[in-house]
Amino acid sequence: MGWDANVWEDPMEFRPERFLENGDGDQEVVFDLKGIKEIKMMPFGAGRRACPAITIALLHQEYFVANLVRDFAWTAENGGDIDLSEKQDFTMVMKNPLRVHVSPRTR
Ligand code: HEM
Repeated sequence: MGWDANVWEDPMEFRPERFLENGDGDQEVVFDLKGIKEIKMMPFGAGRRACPAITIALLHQEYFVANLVRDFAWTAENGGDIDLSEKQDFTMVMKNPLRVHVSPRTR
């Protein structure tokens, strides 16, 4: 699925910006990351040959995020308060996706 040109435009090209929102400031999400409308990506596969290490891989990702929180200072992009408004999606999500400024913590 990840390499299928019927699913992805130029599937073999490394283009992380395909996952970004529109650059024009509105919050329209170009890529349906949560698979609400369709599923285009299954990072760990599915079924009998799905990744048997999904649990350890997700645990490592939590560890990775925890390290980012520990080592960097996170502030709202515009310096103001963080808008914690929610909206119901497949799960409860932030109404306005979080955009932050990240800088190394001084210890
Ligand atoms: C973020 C990390 C990882 C991702 C995204 C990932 C993803 C995948 C995917 C897509 C498959 C193929 C599933 C399919 O054919 O349907 C796979 C298979 C597999 N993965 Fe992972 N994996 C990750 C980490 C790991 C780790 C850490 C290990 C080992 C410690 C591991 C061991 C395996 C093994 C042994 C298979 C083959 C399973 C089989 O063919 O029966 N993976 N993984």
